Amino acid sequence: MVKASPPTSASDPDTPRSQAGSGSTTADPFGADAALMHRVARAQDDLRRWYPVRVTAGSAELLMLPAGSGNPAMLAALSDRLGPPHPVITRERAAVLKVQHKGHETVRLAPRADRSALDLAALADATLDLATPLKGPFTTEPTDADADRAQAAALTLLKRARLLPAALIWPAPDRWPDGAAALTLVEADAVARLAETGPGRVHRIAEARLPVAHAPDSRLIGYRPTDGGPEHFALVIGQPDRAAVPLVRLHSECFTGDLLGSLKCDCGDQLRGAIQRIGAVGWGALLYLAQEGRGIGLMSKLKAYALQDQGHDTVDANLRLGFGVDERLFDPAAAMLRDLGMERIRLLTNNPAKVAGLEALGLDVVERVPHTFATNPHNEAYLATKRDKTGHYL
Ligand SMILES: Nc1nc2c(ncn2[C@@H]2O[C@H](COP(=O)(O)OP(=O)(O)OP(=O)(O)O)[C@@H](O)[C@H]2O)c(=O)[nH]1
Ligand SMILES: [Zn+2]
Repeated sequence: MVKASPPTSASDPDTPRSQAGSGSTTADPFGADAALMHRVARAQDDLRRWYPVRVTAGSAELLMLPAGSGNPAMLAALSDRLGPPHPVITRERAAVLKVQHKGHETVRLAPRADRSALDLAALADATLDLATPLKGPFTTEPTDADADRAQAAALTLLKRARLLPAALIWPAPDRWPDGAAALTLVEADAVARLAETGPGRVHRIAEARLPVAHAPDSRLIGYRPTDGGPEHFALVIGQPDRAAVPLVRLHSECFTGDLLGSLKCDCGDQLRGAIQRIGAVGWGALLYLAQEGRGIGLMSKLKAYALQDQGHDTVDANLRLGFGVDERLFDPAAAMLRDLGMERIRLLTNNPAKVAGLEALGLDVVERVPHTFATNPHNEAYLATKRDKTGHYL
């Protein structure tokens, strides 16, 4: 059986078996820092239910709702009391809407009383672009540094909650509506700090032997990020071999390809192919990372697929929705590899960004091992886009 690095904490079954990543203990578990983080997590949960939250940064304060049509009664109530909302979008979405802006991370549009709820939803959701021709021209509103930080935090919260990165905000209302005092209030700095350091701190929670096809001598190890984010798994294959550098695959979850057998991508082949190859060499790991849709989440990936049905490629579809081309972080993978004692690896990938991302976090990728499979008529364009736009070796 594979022996990974020994647990660093007590063997009480309810406690995490080990921690990986830096600074995973806080001086005071009930201190101010913990309370700030708790509010960020609560805010994400509120936003997923289309419930408003408040964000502060220095002298700026805003009330926000996710853009979209999930809670029309709340949008109407807030608009009644505070006037029409100011939409805040990413600079990627601003480029699609042809909004002139100063290159800030977020762009705030001026409120307009004649925008319907559907118009507001269409500002965020590119799948509505054809059905709802966008009613520009759009006027931007100037923002100071504090407002920029608050807006950036608002969109970071939405991305962390796996929602589209567009918000309807009401900046610093003179009179908060009744009930606003009870809303979750988060500080922009806490959001930024959690987004930066949270995903790279993981606890090893559970592990067991898991014989799989082509690699019967395997163990599945489960990790939970300390920020409460989605859980990642490592399938450790074979026996540690001091003479060999482990063969590793970082696989980002793909529900459509891994489970449904979608022909639009190469994920299913890559997943099973990686297990087979690592099994054949006898020592390595497959990390199964909860980073669906290159980190935008399955719902947004489905929207990206709808845009691809309209003729956009995989890169443009992400940008049209307001996301970056690739929203994944390599921090959880690096923390898991460290925990597994795999700091020098051979990496199965065609993606130069994966090699660079792991090396930037201090891992030693001694070799990139190509990982290509036969194409089919449905994924040829997708793979060509990876080669031409994201620099994949294909
Ligand atoms: N947003 C988006 N994600 C996609 C699309 N097609 C596949 N994905 C996701 O892309 C990820 C696949 O990543 P990987 O298999 O790691 O591929 P890669 O980054 O190209 O790198 P290698 O396969 O290692 O060369 C999975 O999370 C898929 O869900 C798409 O059209 N849009
Ligand atoms: Zn896929």
